[in-house]
Amino acid sequence: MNETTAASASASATDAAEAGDAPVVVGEGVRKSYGDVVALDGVDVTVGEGEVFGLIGPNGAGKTTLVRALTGTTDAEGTIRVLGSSPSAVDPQRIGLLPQSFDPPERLTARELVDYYGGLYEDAREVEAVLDDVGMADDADAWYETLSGGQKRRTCVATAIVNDPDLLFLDEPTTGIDPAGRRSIHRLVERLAAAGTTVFLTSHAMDEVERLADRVALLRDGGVVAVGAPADLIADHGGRPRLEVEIDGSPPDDGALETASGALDGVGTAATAGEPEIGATADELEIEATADGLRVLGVRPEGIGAVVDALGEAGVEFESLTWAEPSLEDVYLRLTGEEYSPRAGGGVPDDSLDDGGDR
Ligand SMILES: Nc1ncnc2c1ncn2[C@@H]1O[C@H](COP(=O)(O)OP(=O)(O)OP(=O)(O)O)[C@@H](O)[C@H]1O
Repeated sequence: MNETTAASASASATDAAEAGDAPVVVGEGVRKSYGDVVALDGVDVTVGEGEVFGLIGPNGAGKTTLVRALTGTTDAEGTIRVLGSSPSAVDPQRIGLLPQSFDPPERLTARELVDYYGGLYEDAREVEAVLDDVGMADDADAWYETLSGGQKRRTCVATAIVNDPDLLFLDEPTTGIDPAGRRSIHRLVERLAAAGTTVFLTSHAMDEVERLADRVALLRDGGVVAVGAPADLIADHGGRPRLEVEIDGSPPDDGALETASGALDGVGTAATAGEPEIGATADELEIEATADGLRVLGVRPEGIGAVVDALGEAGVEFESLTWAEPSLEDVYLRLTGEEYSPRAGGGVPDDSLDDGGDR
């Protein structure tokens, strides 16, 4: 069985052991239902010391419920150990939690809020240093209610790290934060991880998780469907590098597709020769129709010229070319079933699917 593949995949203790870390978080058979809704259906998860562990999955997959179960903010069946204790017994000083929904008092300034939450711990960091960490030093005197959405989220992140936790849960930390703010949060996570903090991160931003996480678990319908290092997940589930060929904003008919396909017959080896790139294991080019042109799968960067020449010789006139290598987003789309898939026989894909899965 492939390590990152299986319906029964779990973020196992073995994975953590392979990463060389002692488990800081262990969940075994974690189950949680809300009435008839099964939010967690027997989740196994293990996070090693110092790891940045990413949790991804569609809306309603159970991510927040798992964070809540692991932090003891909701009850759940199964075995949960956090820093060697049950969640309710763990020293609060050692844990930081940024919940997905967090509504601190509105009529306190960012500085007062960080100071207030720091006061809940025996030992807290300097308020100014924490504000600086999240990029709020210049806006620290504004009431929380007057801050922008992104500034509010940064202030909330500050309250989660004010106790200098050994284990930090961040449930969608960058939601609503602008690109510069996101980068500052990314750098903060990287600094914390470099200093030995274990980080459990949920996010819908696949680039963020791919960049930050040592390992990633994909949750779907309350169960872990894949777990592994981002690069391993991408190699196993990300698909092949591809060249998107936009043809005058319209899909090709079957005849044009056949012509283009025939033109590529002779360039397969040239375009795909060399060491396999991530996700490019097959040595044949494949072609499929998209809503506005063609997609050629299996193209490595050094093969782009040969493919373009062949399409040109076959009379395919294109508006633009975009080359992309597989990413964690492709893994997500494939394993959640949200991936674009062409009709059998290379027909034109459904627009909505293409929008969701195309890149
Ligand atoms: N307090 C609650 N009462 C009833 N049902 C709930 C409650 N909290 C979560 N659920 C349900 O449990 C399931 C999992 O929800 P959860 O919030 O854990 O998903 P999620 O993966 O975090 O989603 P999102 O990406 O939208 O934040 C959903 O079907 C949700 O409707």
